[in-house]
Amino acid sequence: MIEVSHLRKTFRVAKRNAGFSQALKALFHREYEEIHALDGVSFSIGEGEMVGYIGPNGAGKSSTIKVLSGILTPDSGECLVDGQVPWKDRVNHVRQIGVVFGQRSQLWWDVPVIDSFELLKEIYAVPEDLYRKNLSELTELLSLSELLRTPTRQLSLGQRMRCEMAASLLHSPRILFLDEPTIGLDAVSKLAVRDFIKQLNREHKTTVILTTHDMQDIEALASRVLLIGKGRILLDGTLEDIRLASSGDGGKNIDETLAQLYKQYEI
Ligand SMILES: Nc1ncnc2c1ncn2[C@@H]1O[C@H](COP(=O)(O)OP(=O)(O)OP(=O)(O)O)[C@@H](O)[C@H]1O
Repeated sequence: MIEVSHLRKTFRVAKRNAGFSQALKALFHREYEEIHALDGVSFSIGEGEMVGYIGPNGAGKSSTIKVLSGILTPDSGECLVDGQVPWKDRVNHVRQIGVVFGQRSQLWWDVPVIDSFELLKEIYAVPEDLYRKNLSELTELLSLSELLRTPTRQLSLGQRMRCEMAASLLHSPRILFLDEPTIGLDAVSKLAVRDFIKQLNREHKTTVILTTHDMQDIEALASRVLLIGKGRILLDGTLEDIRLASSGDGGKNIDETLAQLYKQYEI
């Protein structure tokens, strides 16, 4: 379903030193540095799998999700998602995928949620009967009925995240990319989002890739984990493999295990 091989993406960013004189100097002589966000990433994911994509800040997780969803074009490497190259076949590609970025909204800020849903229906050209069916199923599963008439800006983070989930699924995508979907949520909202993702995967066989720093998300959802650091895949296995790879793991909780592993890999 998803085949990624040797993906590379380098960003060239201007170096900035502190201070007025340095800023003035930079006006005439700008220095750049290269950041290897993706440094040869390869993996494959089968239909219906639920995979956790983890790694420290700046490891390359969001960059990978952006490439997979067609937002970012890599410098080199190959990527096929459901037989299509994301950044080339964008129109067909977006019909197959749903994307939720926990830190960004796909809903229009000032209009009621239902208006955003209607707009997405038009954008994705979702047939009316499919839209009605999905809307009623998602409204029920995510308890949205009280929220649909509310403008997005008036929603709490937890309420908005449930609406974001629904928005990403109105067109019945076969693959769902979730970038930190539980960030900032309270315990009840986190459980609701996790339960929903589990049910979606179980009943619709939706393939899910989930990036998160919350290891309870991973424990609850992902039977397989990909660990990325400094733009490279360092481990592909189960949570148990993560524990085994972390040296001296006796009695550590999962966050301590992971911190130890990051130290071992120097990432
Ligand atoms: N548009 C950009 N321009 C310059 N550098 C970028 C850009 N996007 C990402 N980077 C850099 O690429 C590296 C990987 O970033 P990315 O957002 O993929 O990491 P991440 O694993 O998602 O991190 P986090 O857990 O903090 O969200 C970082 O060093 C980041 O600063």
